[in-house]
Amino acid sequence: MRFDGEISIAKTDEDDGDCDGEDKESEFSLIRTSPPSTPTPTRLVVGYALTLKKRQSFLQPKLLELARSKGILFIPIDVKQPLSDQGPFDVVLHKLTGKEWSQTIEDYGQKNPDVTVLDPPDAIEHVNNRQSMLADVADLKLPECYGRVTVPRQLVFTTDPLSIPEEVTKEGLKLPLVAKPLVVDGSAKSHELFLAYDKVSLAKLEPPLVLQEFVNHGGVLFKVYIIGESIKVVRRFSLPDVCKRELSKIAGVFRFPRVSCASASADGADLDPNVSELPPSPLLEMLARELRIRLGLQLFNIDIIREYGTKDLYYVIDINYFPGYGKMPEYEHIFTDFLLRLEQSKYKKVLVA
Ligand SMILES: Nc1ncnc2c1ncn2[C@@H]1O[C@H](COP(=O)(O)OP(=O)(O)OP(=O)(O)O)[C@@H](O)[C@H]1O
Ligand SMILES: O=P(O)(O)O[C@H]1[C@H](OP(=O)(O)O)[C@@H](OP(=O)(O)O)[C@@H](O)[C@@H](O)[C@@H]1OP(=O)(O)O
Ligand SMILES: [Mg+2]
Ligand SMILES: [Mg+2]
Repeated sequence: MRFDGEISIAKTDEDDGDCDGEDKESEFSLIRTSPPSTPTPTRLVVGYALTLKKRQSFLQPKLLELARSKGILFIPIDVKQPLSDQGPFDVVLHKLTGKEWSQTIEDYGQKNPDVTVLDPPDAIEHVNNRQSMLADVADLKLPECYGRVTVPRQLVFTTDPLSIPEEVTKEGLKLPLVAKPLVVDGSAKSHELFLAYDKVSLAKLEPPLVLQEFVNHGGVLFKVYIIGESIKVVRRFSLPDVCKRELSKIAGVFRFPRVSCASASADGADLDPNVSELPPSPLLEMLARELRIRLGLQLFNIDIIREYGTKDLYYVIDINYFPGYGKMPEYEHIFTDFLLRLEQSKYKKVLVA
């Protein structure tokens, strides 16, 4: 794609820089944990099928050790062998791409209704498409006592890029626009985003993509991590606001880096309180609960921004399946508690039946 340059954002020392979505086998290192003095009986066996990048970021020693002390065992799934020959598992945790894997996990779930599959492949596919991912948010009718939650206006383009400028004019989409690949497939390319300042330059973009109105929000984004019924919100740095003057002076489409992905959070930064104030907890709880049910997912996060100059107008701009929990404070406790609750609810079901 021809584009007009890159928007660079200063990197801090704390950035882990590992947001490129690519596996690096050479960097693989064994995760070693020390054996506990008295072995805890196994209560739950969790089979996992994860990319190397995900294994490294998620299966940290602090998670594995805590899990083992609670009787939870993590076992790798060999994707080259039939799933039914492995285990038995109580839970299957997975984040791999491809139709073949989706089919495998779908079949396995149907044949093994007692195994909790986190999460169902069709629900994952739904949020991996940037059009369908926000449709459920747009349909929500949440009470507005704690603020309003909506999504930015967006259009989808699947074919002819030359028709984009005219279509954008016809639909009255306002500049600047964020161009995002339509499908998120875990690749670095699916996270390659552009900011477009003028309509003519939009013809340079490569469909399939969504064009989303950019919402000024003071450069801070709220990442809401969801693990079953638990939620945790962190502040992250985001793209700076675009003022009218800048918009009138600049033309072109500019690629920008994964600005909100770095583990360096904006939590400790000296920020304008109007910008940094977290959204009210009851609002986030309501939103997370509704989306968990509608999306049929237990493991995801939501990126929310608050429109600059408003007190309570929120936009959901992104939803991610099984995000980088390794960057979430206390994730090892929240995740292991979640797994044990799954086991308890299964046990209760058996008692009732
Ligand atoms: N509509 C918007 N208005 C303002 N800023 C936006 C908008 N959409 C995206 N951004 C900015 O671009 C960043 C990346 O966008 P988005 O989260 O949609 O991409 P992604 O590739 O799915 O990222 P992630 O790493 O969270 O999966 C956001 O964190 C935010 O800083
Ligand atoms: O690896 P990280 O810790 O950066 O986690 C990122 C995760 O990558 P991984 O699944 O390969 O781990 C991404 O998944 P894909 O869309 O690329 O599939 C996506 O969910 C990001 O939103 C996560 O960043 P976060 O939202 O938590 O900041
Ligand atoms: Mg995002
Ligand atoms: Mg995303």
